[in-house]
Formats: sequence, C-alpha cells, structure tokens
Amino acid sequence: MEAGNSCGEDCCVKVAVNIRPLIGDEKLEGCKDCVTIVPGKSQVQIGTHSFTFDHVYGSTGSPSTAMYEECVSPLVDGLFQGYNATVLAYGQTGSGKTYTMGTSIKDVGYQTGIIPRVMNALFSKIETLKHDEIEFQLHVSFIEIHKEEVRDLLDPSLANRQDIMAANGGKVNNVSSLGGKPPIQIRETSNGVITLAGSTEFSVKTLKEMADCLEQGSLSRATGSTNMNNQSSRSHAIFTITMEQIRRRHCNDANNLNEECMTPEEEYLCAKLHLVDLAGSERAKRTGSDGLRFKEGVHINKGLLALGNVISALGDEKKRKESLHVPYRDSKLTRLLQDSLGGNSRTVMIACISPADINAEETLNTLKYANRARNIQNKPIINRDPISNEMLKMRQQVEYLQAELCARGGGVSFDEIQVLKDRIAWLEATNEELFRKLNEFRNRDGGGAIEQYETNSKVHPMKSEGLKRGLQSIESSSDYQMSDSSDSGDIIDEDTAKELEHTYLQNTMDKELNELNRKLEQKEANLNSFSKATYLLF
Ligand SMILES: Nc1ncnc2c1ncn2[C@@H]1O[C@H](COP(=O)(O)OP(=O)(O)OP(=O)(O)O)[C@@H](O)[C@H]1O
Repeated sequence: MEAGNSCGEDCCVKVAVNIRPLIGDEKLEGCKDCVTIVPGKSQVQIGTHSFTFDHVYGSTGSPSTAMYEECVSPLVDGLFQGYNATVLAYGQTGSGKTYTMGTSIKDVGYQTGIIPRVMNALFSKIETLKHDEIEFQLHVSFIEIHKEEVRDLLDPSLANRQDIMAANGGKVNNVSSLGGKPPIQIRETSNGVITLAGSTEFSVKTLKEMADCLEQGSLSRATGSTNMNNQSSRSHAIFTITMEQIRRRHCNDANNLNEECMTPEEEYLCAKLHLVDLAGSERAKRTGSDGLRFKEGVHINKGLLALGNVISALGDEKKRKESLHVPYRDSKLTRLLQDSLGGNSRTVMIACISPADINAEETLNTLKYANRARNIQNKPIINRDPISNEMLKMRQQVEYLQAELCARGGGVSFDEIQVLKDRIAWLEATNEELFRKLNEFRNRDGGGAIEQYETNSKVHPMKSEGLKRGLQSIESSSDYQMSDSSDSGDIIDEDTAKELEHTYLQNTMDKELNELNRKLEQKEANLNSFSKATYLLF
C-alpha cells in the first residue's frame, strides 16, 4: 500500500479516560473511590494531581455510547475515506480494558464493547453505501503478542486449543506448549507499512462472520489468573479490520458522450483499523509471585516500557522537530504499532482506570502515561494501492495529452485540412499541365530553343547580351510589324526574323519555367504544413 493524499493537518493522538465502577472484590474489601471527575472539563483528579484529557467517561457501568460516538465513530468514518486508525486500551490489570474493547465473550462488556459496536457500525454503513457503485471487501486478523512472540489467534490449528482450555477450566497456563503455527514475523514494506508475514486473514462478508472471528480469537487468547484479576489477559491482543473499497464513477456529462465517458473511473482505497487490548500495565511483582506470571509480567512491562519510550520520543516537541530516533524496534508491540504511532494513522488511546484507593498508585501511573500520549502528532493520509495510484496518474496523463492535442490542433480544423487537400490536388493537376506544355514546346522546337537558351544564358554572356537586345526589339516589334504592314516601311530579312522568333520562344520558356518553379515551391510549402497538421491530429 502506498501513501496517498495527506489530510493536510497533523492530528494529535486523542486520549480518553474510562473509569470503571468499583467491582466485587474492591467493594468486599471496603475500598474507597479516590478518583474524581471535574464536571464539564474533561478533567480527572487523584490526590493532589489533576489531568486534562480529550474526554473522560466513568463510573456508569457499561462502556458508554458517548465514548463510542465521540472517540471511535469518527475513526470508523475515516476508514471509508481511506484513513488508517488505531484504538488502544491501556491500563493496569483489572482496570476494564478487555471489557471496554469487548474482546472477551465471557464478559458483559462483550455486548457493548468497542469492537462489537465497530462491527455493527461498519456493516450498517456498508449497507447504506452499497447502492453507490462502491464495492467493499473486509478482512480480519487477530493476533496476540505474548512473551515477545506474535501469535495468530485465528490459526485454524488452534481450534483444538479451545477444548484444552475447556478441560483446563478456561485457563491457559502455558500457551507455548499448545502448538499452532510458528511465530509470525513483523515486516516493513519499502514505503513504511507494517505487515505481518504468516498471519491468518479471513475475508468476511457478514457481521456474523466477523463476530465469529472475534469470538474464536478471544477464546484462543492467553489468559491466566493473577492476584488482581482471575481472568487476566496476559498478552497484547490486536484485532485488525482491513477494508478495501473500489469506487466507480461514470461521467454524466450529457454533452460529452464520447467513448472515454462510458468508461468508469475507478478508485481503490484500503484502510486498516487496529483495535488493541493491551496487557496490564502494573509492575510485574503486583500480579503474583508465581514464576510464570512474573516472567509474563516482565515481558509485558518490556513492551509497555518500549511503548512508553516511543510515546515520550514522539511527544517531545524538541525531539520531534530534530527528527530524533524513535525506538520502535525495542519491542514487538511498538514495531507493530509503528505506523499507528506518530505515523499515518488516526489514533485514540483509552486509558482505563480503577477508582479504588488500593489501586491509586497504578491509576496515577496510568494517568501520567496517558498524558504523555496526548503530545504525539500523527499525519493521517489516504491509503491508495500503488496500482490504483499508477492508474490515476496515467489517466491524468491521458487527460493532459488530450487537452494538449485539442489546444495545438485548435488552429487546424477538419475544414482547413480539406481545403489543403483540394489545393494539393489542384497543384498536382496544374503541375502535370505545365509539364505537358513544356514537353510540347520541346517537341515543337526539337529541344533546340531550350538548349540554345540554356547555353546562351550560361556560357556566352556576349550572345546573351545580343538576345536581350533582340528581346527589346521583339517588345517593340508588334508596333513595328503593324506599322510594317500598314506602311510597308523597313523590311526585316529572313535570318533576323528567325533569330527574333527563336529569342521570343526562349523568352516565353524562361517565363514559364520561372512560374513552374514558383508553383512547385508553393506546393512544397503547402504539403509541409499539411503533413504537420495531420501529425498533430493523429
Ligand atoms: N465498566 C465496567 N462496568 C462493570 N464491570 C466492569 C467494567 N469494566 C470492567 N469491569 C469488570 O472488571 C473486571 C476486570 O475487567 P477486565 O477483565 O476488562 O480488565 P482488564 O483491564 O482487561 O484486565 P487484564 O489486564 O488483567 O486483562 C471484570 O470482571 C469486568 O467485568
């Protein structure tokens, strides 16, 4: 996929905070609510700290419709215009990330989470646009990054894993032992697009098919019991929806019904939406002393630390201006999200927090982390496929050449070309006639007059001078002869008469030859301009 048009403005990463209500264990432990929202200000206060975000939602139960409408719906609309988008749910374990994203089918949030809402919105929008000569294709992939390995949650061979999970009480304690495909490789194309080599991508046609992918992948996800959440996601999960569009546009110009207008113009757009449910951000030791959980925690922290460093580098205006190194390669997570953070994507981070006072320290860390993300600037661009781009360029080139041809051919209309053709035909006929007359002269004179003329004019200047004089006498001869006939004055002898007649013939030939040359030159010039005109037209 190649970069297309920029939206023209840099867009900061939008950050929203979602505060879940106190839940079962917290209530049982008698936890107090330590987070307050400043009404009408999108501000959160914890202890003496105060943070302002783009949006703050909270304590009202299920992920609100307002959160979807304000934060995610614009990204879904952008997909239809070809803009990539990313939604990241960040926060400590048990803060409500999976619930908010809707990535667990066992949760109530699954019904109202962001991903189910996105899927509904996508299909209903496609339904309304279907009539407008737009063809859609949707693809889905679902991967997780677990202990710095990218795993394919839609790998058909992982279907067995659900049985193992069921036998294991729904918990997977050692994901690596469950088999499946080898880890997926993250690749970067020459134009900076990040791709996953070897991940399963399902083409989906219906909402049900897409929901099945989400369900299957959710079941395959690595979860485990932690001190803070007995159904904790131990990996970063990325559900990606890729939408391809072919838009056809027919020319409707009634005055211009030529062949080109019957050919539809096609535009190809392709955009992807990453929906990311990050693993818990808490310090590793808080999730449990058990070796496996601890190691997982270290890896999770490594990814989130790298994400934090990338966010810091991108959020620091000075560093950004100096184009300093952004450490995307420090973890699989940041590598995979490279083109979503500070890249060509529209990005929303939803910081999920628990209001319970026992989580105050982690909540403060989450708010600080999210606050840094607000400074990241992305440059969303429309993503067009390179072939489509090439076609667009070629079409523009053809249009330019057609306009150029019209402009240049503007001085030579078809009528004018016909006039030129007629003139050439006339010139050719005249030419033939002149040659015929010339030959007649030659035959009449036996070639002597012409030869004599040519010899005289080139070789014998003295004789030529004599002929000139002869010509002068011819010019006056008509008067003379007339007077001769009337007055019967001077008598011209036979030799002089012959010489005068000869000179007369030579003089006539001379004039005709000059005329012939002039016409031939003109014919040549006309032929030249005619062939130039036809070259420009065809
Ligand atoms: N807005 C909410 N309303 C009611 N219950 C919620 C809400 N958000 C989360 N919960 C409940 O809190 C518990 C923890 O939520 P969830 O599993 O989504 O947290 P998490 O941040 O994804 O945790 P982990 O990182 O360990 O996976 C769940 O039992 C969930 O049902």
